[in-house]
Amino acid sequence: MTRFRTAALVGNPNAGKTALFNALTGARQKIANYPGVTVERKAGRMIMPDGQPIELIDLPGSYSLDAASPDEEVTRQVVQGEFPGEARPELLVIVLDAANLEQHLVFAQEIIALGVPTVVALNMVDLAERDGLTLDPAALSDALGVPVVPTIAVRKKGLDALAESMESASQQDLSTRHEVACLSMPEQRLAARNIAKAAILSESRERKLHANLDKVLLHPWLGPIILFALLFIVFQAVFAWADPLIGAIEGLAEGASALVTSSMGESFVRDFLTEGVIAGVGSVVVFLPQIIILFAFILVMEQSGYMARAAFIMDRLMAYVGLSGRSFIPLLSSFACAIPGIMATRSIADPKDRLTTILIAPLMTCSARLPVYTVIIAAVIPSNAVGPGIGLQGLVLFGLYIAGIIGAMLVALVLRRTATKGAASGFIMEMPKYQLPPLRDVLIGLWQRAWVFLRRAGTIIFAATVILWLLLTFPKAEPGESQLDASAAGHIASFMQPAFEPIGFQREMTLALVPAMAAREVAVASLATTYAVDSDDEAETENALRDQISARWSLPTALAFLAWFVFAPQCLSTIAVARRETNGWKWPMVMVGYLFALAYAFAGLTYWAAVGLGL
Ligand SMILES: Nc1nc2c(ncn2[C@@H]2O[C@H](COP(=O)(O)OP(=O)(O)OP(=O)(O)O)[C@@H](O)[C@H]2O)c(=O)[nH]1
Ligand SMILES: [Mg+2]
Repeated sequence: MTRFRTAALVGNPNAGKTALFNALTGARQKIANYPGVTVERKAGRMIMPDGQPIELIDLPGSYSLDAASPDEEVTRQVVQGEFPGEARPELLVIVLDAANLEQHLVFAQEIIALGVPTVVALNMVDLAERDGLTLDPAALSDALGVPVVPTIAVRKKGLDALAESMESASQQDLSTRHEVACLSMPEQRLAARNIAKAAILSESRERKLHANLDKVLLHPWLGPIILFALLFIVFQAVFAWADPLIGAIEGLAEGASALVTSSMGESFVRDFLTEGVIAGVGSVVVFLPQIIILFAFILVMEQSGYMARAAFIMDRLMAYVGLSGRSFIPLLSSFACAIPGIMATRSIADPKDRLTTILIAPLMTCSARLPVYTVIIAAVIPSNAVGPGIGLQGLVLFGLYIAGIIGAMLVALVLRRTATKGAASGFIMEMPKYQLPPLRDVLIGLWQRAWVFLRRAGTIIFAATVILWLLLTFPKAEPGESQLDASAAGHIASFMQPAFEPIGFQREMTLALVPAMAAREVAVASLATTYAVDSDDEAETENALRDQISARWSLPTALAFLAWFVFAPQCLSTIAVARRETNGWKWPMVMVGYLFALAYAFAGLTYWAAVGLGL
């Protein structure tokens, strides 16, 4: 005695509606593990327990009846009987994801309030169980006022019970329904939470802990504060923890230099080893501990499941500048290096979103900038504490990273209104589970980063330093003349100097910018080599670069150099990758142009502001 001829499956995206539809009708509609698979209505024939067929309709997933997208609009029209050429379904089957009851109950309540005979399929109970969640269908049924049947669509479990329940739904007494139509959205959410609570018999401690963690970490304003605080701690640690290790490696380098000096006679080779290899390349290698500490934090955040949450938090903030959370992971990778960052933008579907992300990726402070920042900060910023456990040096480093991020956001804002104009695309992402980061994975990740860094030191940085050392060493100075003035490099620097004089740069700084195009760290190697060649006294050669800078640079000059490196596109490989990923020279040229302009402007502003303040 089937009374119904039509029924429709409704529910949130990814609840398993289509899986259930296929199981009930024998159809083969596409199912997949992400929201938004079904985008139009599909009908099939379902045989009821009494042998009579009914028409079953599979609908696109939806979050509410206030349709936001075209597929949601289809769902709204069908359940409200407004779909052209189709009668309103006589029975609604709400499909709930048992593992995400609270979210799914919001829309379910809205459907129940329509006052149409309704049955609930409590789907994916297998996943809920795996997560340590035991549910009480009877309690849920009491709370909702409609029958609830547990199902596992993909294993065809609970289908008979569901069909029975659909058949007897004709006798449903609609007056026992709880009235929710008049509730506001926050009230509906609260009701959903209470109903979900009542239906949960037991929850494993782990699942509860994870849910509570998310409540705090994804909180609208606590979330961003925690993220910010975490990053702050990271940069404090980069300075505080690495310092002793850097000191130790520096000591080794000085020892090696002294050994070479004392064991070899004065010669070209000896100078090459002390001034080029040890002073130059060595000055970069000492920053290995900092790179490792920075990446230890990043890897732990990734492995623990926190990084996806950070992307979610950032999505809201990035929407203000016309970007989505999708850009977050590429931009985050750019903190290691802009090259993998720019390649990771391939996951961004919207071409304008993607182009914007490519153009701002070099503003994320890559690890190559860390040695430059560190050596200058250590030289000119006192290692005072500005608060309990807060060092001034770490604070300045944090500030430089933030300056890059703010710069990137402002540039994105401008780009999205001009060159890459268009609407921002939405972003929905399933959160991965929390876990203790597996030590092995973290160690492998660290080893890879360390290896990349050391390989750079041994190849590109070494090569650039050797070339520079040769240019600094020849032609040889006449007696009384300084070697820097006489050398080829000195002539190049003097030629460029007028352009950089106005922003407070000294000649050796200007000179350092040239080989630093190969890799930013070379700026450090270049300064170290220049000072080593320039000092006539051997003991001075062995001085740490930090001390040399401290003695030779004024504070405004040092700050200007830092500001330059926040923005300057000093990396040929990044430019090459941008060319490959945008298929042409136009956008890389735009990128290089605006970055150099910003670098020059900010270095100048910083210099003159510092001079004006009497620093
Ligand atoms: N373990 C388990 N997986 C399920 C169950 N039901 C569905 N799935 C899986 O959940 C995912 C989503 O299923 P779909 O049927 O595409 O979900 P949908 O509700 O139609 O999603 P939209 O079409 O996007 O609204 C697929 O990977 C299914 O294999 C279930 O009961 N248990
Ligand atoms: Mg579907």
